[in-house]
Amino acid sequence: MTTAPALLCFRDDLRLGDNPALTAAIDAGGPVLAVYVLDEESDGVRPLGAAARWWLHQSLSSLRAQLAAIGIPLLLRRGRADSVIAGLAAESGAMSVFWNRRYGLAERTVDAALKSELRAAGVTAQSFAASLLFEPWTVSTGSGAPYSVFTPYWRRLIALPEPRLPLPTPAGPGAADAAAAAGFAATLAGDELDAWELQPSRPDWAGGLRASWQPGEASALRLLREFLADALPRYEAERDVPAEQATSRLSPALRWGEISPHTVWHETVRVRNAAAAASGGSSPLASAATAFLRQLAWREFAAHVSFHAPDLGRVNWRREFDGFEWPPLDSAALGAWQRGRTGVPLVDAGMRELWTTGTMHNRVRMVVASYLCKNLLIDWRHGEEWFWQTLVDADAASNAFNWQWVAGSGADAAPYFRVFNPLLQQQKFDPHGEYVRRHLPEWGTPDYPEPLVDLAESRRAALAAYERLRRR
Ligand SMILES: Cc1cc2nc3c(=O)[nH]c(=O)nc-3n(C[C@H](O)[C@H](O)[C@H](O)COP(=O)(O)OP(=O)(O)OC[C@H]3O[C@@H](n4cnc5c(N)ncnc54)[C@H](O)[C@@H]3O)c2cc1C
Repeated sequence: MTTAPALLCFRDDLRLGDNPALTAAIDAGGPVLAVYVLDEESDGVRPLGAAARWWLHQSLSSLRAQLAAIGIPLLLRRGRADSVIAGLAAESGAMSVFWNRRYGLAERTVDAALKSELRAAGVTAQSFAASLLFEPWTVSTGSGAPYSVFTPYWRRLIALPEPRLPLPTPAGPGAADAAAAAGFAATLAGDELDAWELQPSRPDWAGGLRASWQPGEASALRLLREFLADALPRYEAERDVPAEQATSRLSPALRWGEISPHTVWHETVRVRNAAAAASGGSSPLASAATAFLRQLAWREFAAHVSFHAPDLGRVNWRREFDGFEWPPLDSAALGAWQRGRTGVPLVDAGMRELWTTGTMHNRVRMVVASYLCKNLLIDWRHGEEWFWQTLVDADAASNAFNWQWVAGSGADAAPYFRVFNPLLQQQKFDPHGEYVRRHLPEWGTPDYPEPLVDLAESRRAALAAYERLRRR
C-alpha cells in the first residue's frame, strides 16, 4: 500500500537549505508533495507588485528544479490559500501538512483558518519559524511590552541566546517515495508557471531586472559568500556610498526566503569570530561584521513593529500624524518623482535606478522618500505604494516601517523637522557624481529639467505644516 503523501506549502521561504518545514516533511518519512499557492484573493492579502511578480517567477522556476532533483514535485495553484491547500490535502489523501510561519495579520489569519480546517478533517498541520531570527512575540521589554526604539531592541537581541544554527539541506525522500510522489503529482491538476503571467511581456520592461539579478537560492548563497569575502571589510566606511558595491544586496533573497536570516547571521558571526580571534580581540573586520548584523536586525525590528501594528502600511504609527495637513495630491509632481524628472540629481538617479533595476541603494531610498514627503509634501503612502510596485525586495513590514521612519510618523522615526537636503547628500555621498551619472545620463545636458520645487522654500512649507500639527 502506498503511504499517504505529506503536503509541504512554500510561501516566503523559497529554498531547501535551513527550511524547517521541508526538513520536517521529509523526516516524517514517505512521499512529499510541495505546493505554492498564488493567493491574490484572501481578505487583506496585498497583491504583489510588478517587480516582485517578476522575481517570484524566476525564483519558483529555480525552486522547482531544485525540488525535482531531490524527488519532490512542486504543484502550482492559485486562489484562496486556505481552501486551495485544504482541497489539495483532501484530493491527494495527505494526512499531514507542513509550512513555515508568516507574520502579517492577513497571512496569519489565512494560516489559522487553514490549520482549523485541516484539523477538522483529521489532518495534522505543523508550522515552523524560518523567516525571522526572533519571532515578533518572543522579544519584549522588561515590562512585557513590544519595543518601539531600535537601540534597546538591538541590545536585547544580542543579550538573548544566539539564534539556532541553520539546518542542512536535506537529501530528499528515498527513491521509492520520490516515485510515489511523482505518481501522486501526475494525478493532480496544477497550473503552468507561465500561465500566471508574472513576467511582463507587452512590453517586456524586465531587461534591467534580468541584467541586475539572478533569483534563486544558489545565487543568494553566492552573494552572501562574496560579500563576506570581498565587501565586508569596506562595509562600515562605504555602506552609505551608493556608487560602491559595499552592501550585500541580499534584501530580495531575504524577502523571498531564498536564504534564511539564520544562515546570514551564523556565516557572519563565523567571520567576526575568526577576525577577532586572529587579532586577539577587536578588529576592524569584526566591527564591520557587527555593523552588518545590526543592519540585519533592522529587518527583525521592522517585522516586530509591524506585527504589533499590523496596519503599518496604511496607518500612521504615531496617530498624532493623522492630523497632518497633506495638501491635495499633485499628480504631476508625483509622476515627476516616479519617473526621475524632479530636477534634483540624486533623487532622479535613485528613481531611475529603482525603475531599471528593481532596487535602490538604502541611502538614496532615504533621500527620495524625504524629498517626496518633505519637499513635495506628498503623503508617504503614495511613495510606499510606488516602492511596493517597483522593488524586487518589496516587503510589507520593511517598506512601511522605513517609509514611516522617513516621514516622521513611525516608530523610532527621524524627527519630522530633520529634512534631508538632497544636494548636500549628493556632495557627501556621491561627491564625484559617479552614481548620479550612472543612472541619469542626461544630467548636465539641456534635456535635464529645472528643479520642480525650490528646496529651501518647500522645506519651510513642510516645517510650517509640521508646526501647525504640533500646535493642534
Ligand atoms: C523608504 C525605504 C523603503 C524601504 N523598503 C524596503 C523593502 O521594501 N524591503 C527591504 O528589504 N528593505 C527596504 N528598505 C531597507 C533598505 O533600504 C534595504 O533593505 C537595503 O537597501 C537592502 O540592501 P542590502 O541588502 O545591500 O543591505 P545591507 O546593508 O547589506 O543589509 C543587510 C540586510 O539587512 C536588512 N536591512 C538593512 N537595512 C534595513 C532597513 N533600514 N530596514 C529593514 N531591513 C534592513 C536587509 O534585509 C538587508 O538585506 C527600505 C528603506 C527605505 C529608506
